[in-house]
Amino acid sequence: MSLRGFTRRRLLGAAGAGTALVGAGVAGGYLAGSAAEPDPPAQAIVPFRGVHQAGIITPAQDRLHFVALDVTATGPILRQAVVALLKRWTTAAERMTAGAEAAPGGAVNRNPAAPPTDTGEALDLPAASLTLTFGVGGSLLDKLGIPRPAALADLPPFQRDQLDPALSGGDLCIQACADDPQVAVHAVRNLVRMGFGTTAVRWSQLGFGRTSSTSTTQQTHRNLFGFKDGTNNLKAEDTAALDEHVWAAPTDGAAWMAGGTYLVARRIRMHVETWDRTSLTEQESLTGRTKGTGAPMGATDEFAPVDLGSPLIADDAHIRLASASSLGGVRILRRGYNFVDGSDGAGHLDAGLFFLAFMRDPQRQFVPMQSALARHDRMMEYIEHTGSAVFACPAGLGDGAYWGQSLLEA
Ligand SMILES: C=CC1=C(C)c2cc3[nH]c(cc4nc(cc5[nH]c(cc1n2)c(C)c5CCC(=O)O)C(CCC(=O)O)=C4C)c(C)c3C=C
Ligand SMILES: [Fe+2]
Repeated sequence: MSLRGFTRRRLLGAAGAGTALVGAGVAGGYLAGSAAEPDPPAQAIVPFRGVHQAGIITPAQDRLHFVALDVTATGPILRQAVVALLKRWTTAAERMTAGAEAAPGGAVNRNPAAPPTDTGEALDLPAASLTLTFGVGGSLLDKLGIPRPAALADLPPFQRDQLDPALSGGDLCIQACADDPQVAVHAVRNLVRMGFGTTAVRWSQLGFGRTSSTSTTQQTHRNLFGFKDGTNNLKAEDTAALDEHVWAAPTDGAAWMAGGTYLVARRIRMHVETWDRTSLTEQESLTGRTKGTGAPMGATDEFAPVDLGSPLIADDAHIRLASASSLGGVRILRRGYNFVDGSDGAGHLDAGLFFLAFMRDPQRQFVPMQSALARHDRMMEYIEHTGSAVFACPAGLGDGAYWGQSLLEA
């Protein structure tokens, strides 16, 4: 069976081809059938090309593998090497998101005397809603001698930051999201492999249990503090709000970013052992929402409007400080994941939230929000920001275009 000319890794089941969601209505995402959305079928395919990159307003999948890379090529061949790699990556990414192997021939059907062109661990697995989202760090623009858009300036230091340079920054990033962890890991591994000689992995992060819903068709999942996370998020269906807060406009200053967005990634360690010794009253008070239903304090319904006039929502509650009304109308699209990276050798889990958020201008949106949280949020007693990066994610690709083309052929 073929899709856009690719041989699929696995034949679809009886419902397969009919549920392949190519070309569905939500740009960069699949169209859910009803309000009470069942889990997406494992075979679901999210279109790779579109107005916006997939993996931003696509209904958040369950698993993440995120990688930040540095470009190791230097000198006069730098630009040419980057263009060549981005073309190869685009071809492979489009194939893998359609459920095909990274390259023709793949794991077993090529010259047995040569290394296979696909690493093989996703053989037999369906596409699982895989999306691959690509971003460029300000450091790469510096290396290429291209001026950074103001929105891509480095973030300022925030109070209580404990950033590890080995978990921060990067010239390029790839966000792989899927409903099967092995599909996401396979995609990143194959792209990393193709980059040998031009790029090297700087840091990477696995995530599970999406902590944000990005569509009204999705239920809200819970973070590792046990609270529903993503209730008051921007949603794919609110296109006017996305235009205002997420998508860069041609008039924003960098023509090559029109229709794109900026990604802020923060690795946030959560001190779950301390949290687990904290009373429910305190947990709810500092969040500003109840733990059971996720309703704002004083309400019973998760989606009840937040009454910031209510004394039940403390001055230092997380949702008050992060709210649009406290920040002059600023909003962001959150798309983060839980993580547990083993333990720290001192009897504590190295667990937390890999915070990912898309926005039109991090300087105008993330900076004031994080400044307020870092200074006043009572939740800061339980968390620590250990990694940080910002990437420019250009618009989606038309037929034949490659990742980064709007930047490199401007
Ligand atoms: C700078 C932006 C934000 C960081 C960093 C952040 C970290 C963080 N958040 C939670 C848990 C919850 N956050 C919730 C809401 C919420 N958080 C942010 C921003 C950041 N959070 C915003 C903009 C909002 C929405 C505010 C509003 O207008 O209501 C919630 C409530 C549920 C929800 O609406 O999503 C929880 C719970 C953790 C644990 C965390 C760091 C580890
Ligand atoms: Fe939050």
